[in-house]
Amino acid sequence: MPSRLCSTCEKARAVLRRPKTGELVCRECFYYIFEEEVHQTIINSRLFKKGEKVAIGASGGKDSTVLAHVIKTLNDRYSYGLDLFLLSIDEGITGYRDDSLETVKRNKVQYSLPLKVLGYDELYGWTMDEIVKQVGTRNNCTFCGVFRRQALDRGAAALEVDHIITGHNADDMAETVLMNILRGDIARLERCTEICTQGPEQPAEEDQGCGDAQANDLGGTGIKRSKPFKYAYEKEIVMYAHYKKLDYFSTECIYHPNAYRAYAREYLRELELIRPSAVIDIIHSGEALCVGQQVKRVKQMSCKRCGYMSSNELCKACLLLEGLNRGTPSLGIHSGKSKIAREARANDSGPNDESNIGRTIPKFSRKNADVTSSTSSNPTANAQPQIAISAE
Ligand SMILES: Nc1ncnc2c1ncn2[C@@H]1O[C@H](COP(=O)(O)OP(=O)(O)OP(=O)(O)O)[C@@H](O)[C@H]1O
Repeated sequence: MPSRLCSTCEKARAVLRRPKTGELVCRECFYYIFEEEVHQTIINSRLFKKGEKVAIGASGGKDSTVLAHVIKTLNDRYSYGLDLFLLSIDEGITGYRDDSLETVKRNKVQYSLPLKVLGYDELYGWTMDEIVKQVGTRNNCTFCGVFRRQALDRGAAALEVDHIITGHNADDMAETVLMNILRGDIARLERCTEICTQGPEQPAEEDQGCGDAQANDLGGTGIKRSKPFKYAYEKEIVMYAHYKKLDYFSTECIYHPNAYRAYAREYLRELELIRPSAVIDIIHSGEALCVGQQVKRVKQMSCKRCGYMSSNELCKACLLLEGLNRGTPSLGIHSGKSKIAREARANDSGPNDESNIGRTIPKFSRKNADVTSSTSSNPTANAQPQIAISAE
């Protein structure tokens, strides 16, 4: 790059071109602009309340590591008054999540934030390694995404936080808009650009894509879930992490390659080559969409089995688990109209029927969680034994 001055401070030498705007900026100005844009997103959408307890969904990857860093910085700079926690879900993917969790453990020390780790094995009685052995790599992302969403809610309940923030970025959101358009999924299209969601969102029947603890997933407890990086470009997040030398884990999930999302991502990359503003344009298009009254909206109810919010009598997590436990995992992937769903509903005795949960009835007692009886009015607490906080 020729030696040019930063277009913002007009003093320092520009060292990078912002992918989002094409501006040439110096390092310090880039950090500041990036952080300020996130701050503006937070202010404009009134994302936080003073004193709020907020869990940062921390995977150890670039997005959530930068999120933790930036939110902590802004919390100090603008006195948001947030009580921040790191919350990690261990899906049980050997050679991937175990390594990335080591990064989160270091982040815990680097950012002086308490960390809670919760595993699929203790919640569901299955690790993703075991699930993939059963279901193969074609639909495994559906299990992972649906279970992660509920696991994050349970972790949040354990930490007694009422707000989870995730590192979903502008590229993720544009991909979701595209996926919903390609599926003709108008009801989800209406909500997928919201910065903050609460309550159930019915997943599509096919693969949700990895890490899709975002707008297309199901389940919920009424816990608020937000994406402060909604307008942050993935390339700028990577630049921020790189120049700031943040400690993050950069390997792709070993089970990821077959996700439908990967095709949307590829398509988006091609669109960006022709039109660099494609990402933000797609998000704005999604935000401006007005869906007609004739489009069927997602219903809200509690899962008959676990008590989590659901758009069907049984939530997707319970259906998937039922399929796994019966040794017929593909049945759980299809909708609530399937035979397994009907049978499961018929056999159910209600939210507190523990025999329904997990292959080996998870008692929330393994690893870092202890069982205490639930007295909370929180729907999560009513659905499952309470997990005592044991921030690592
Ligand atoms: N195992 C996990 N534990 C806690 N939060 C998670 C986990 N996996 C994903 N998340 C949250 O969901 C967000 C999106 O995850 P996804 O895997 O789609 O994205 P990613 O682009 O790889 O994100 P990251 O770079 O943070 O890993 C993450 O930024 C994080 O906030």
